[in-house]
Amino acid sequence: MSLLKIQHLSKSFEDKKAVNHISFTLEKGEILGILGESGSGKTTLLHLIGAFQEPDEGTLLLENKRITPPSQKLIAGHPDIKLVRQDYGLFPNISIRENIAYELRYYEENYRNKRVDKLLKLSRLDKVQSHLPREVSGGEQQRAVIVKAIAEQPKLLLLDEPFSHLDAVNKRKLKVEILKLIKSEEVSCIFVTHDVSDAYGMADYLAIMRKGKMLQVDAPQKVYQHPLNQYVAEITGEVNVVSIEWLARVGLSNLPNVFIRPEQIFVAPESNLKAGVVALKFLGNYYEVIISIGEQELKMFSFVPLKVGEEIGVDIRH
Ligand SMILES: Nc1ncnc2c1ncn2[C@@H]1O[C@H](COP(=O)(O)OP(=O)(O)OP(=O)(O)O)[C@@H](O)[C@H]1O
Repeated sequence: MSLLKIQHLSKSFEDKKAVNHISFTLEKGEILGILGESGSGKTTLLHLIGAFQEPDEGTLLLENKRITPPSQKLIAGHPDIKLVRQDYGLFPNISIRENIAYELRYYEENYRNKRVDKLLKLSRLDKVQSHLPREVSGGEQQRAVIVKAIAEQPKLLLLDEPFSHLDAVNKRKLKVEILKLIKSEEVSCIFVTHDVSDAYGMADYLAIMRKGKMLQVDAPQKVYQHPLNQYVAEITGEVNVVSIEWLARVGLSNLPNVFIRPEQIFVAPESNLKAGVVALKFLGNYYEVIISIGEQELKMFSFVPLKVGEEIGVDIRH
């Protein structure tokens, strides 16, 4: 039995389809990352799943039971689904510990204290538990927000842009921490982002959304290596888009598609495929190199500097 089953879900605002006939399933313990540019319908989709917005059509099942839409109950939301919104914050005048304990206020004190201790330890917030939110780092605040959301052991956690206000270093750390938390608490999770690097290393499955539609859902590696179309290829990473005719002309018809990632191209002095070095950019631990093969320019990466103007042999791996 799937944890979440969504079928033909749609939602329009006036004449605009924010979510357009979306269907997918999520199994227990899985993490789904939804990637899409601003306005693609990601937040609307999360709000529909969490029963905060009313779908126009479609079915939403959590463990085979219908998720009741907000129009049919007093309070919007679902007891087993927690949504962490982009602006979801902490109470500013109580400690991190009290913020987490608040979520468990209706539980017996002994259980509450034990659970808060466990969560603080799991999230490595135990050292700052007596601090006010403004006295801890942005990463710690965000961790506390997520701990609050999983305190009551929801079946499904929905995160709206969980990393958007963190720098690259803190983002990397937070991803590891969240992953640990989610996996050890066995909660399933759907998070949305407009930055593919947020999804890699975190999502078991990656869904690409555009104009309300889900274009492709698969393991991140599969989406990256076999993008359905140019849009998916470009939003999931750097890519050279060539034509089938060009592939045939240079003897590369064996490649699976017309999307060539820069790291597929490598220097091979013995190769018959010759390229001219057009430009070189130093990017820290590697160089970004523009080469031309005939009239086709391609981007590749190199760990050693190449000379602009030199001719090199190259090969392209599958
Ligand atoms: N309450 C609303 N009323 C009218 N239009 C809305 C409403 N909510 C969303 N929309 C529209 O629906 C479309 C999808 O919006 P949504 O916020 O779901 O996209 P998103 O992918 O989450 O964008 P972002 O990354 O900027 O948050 C947008 O065109 C938006 O303007």
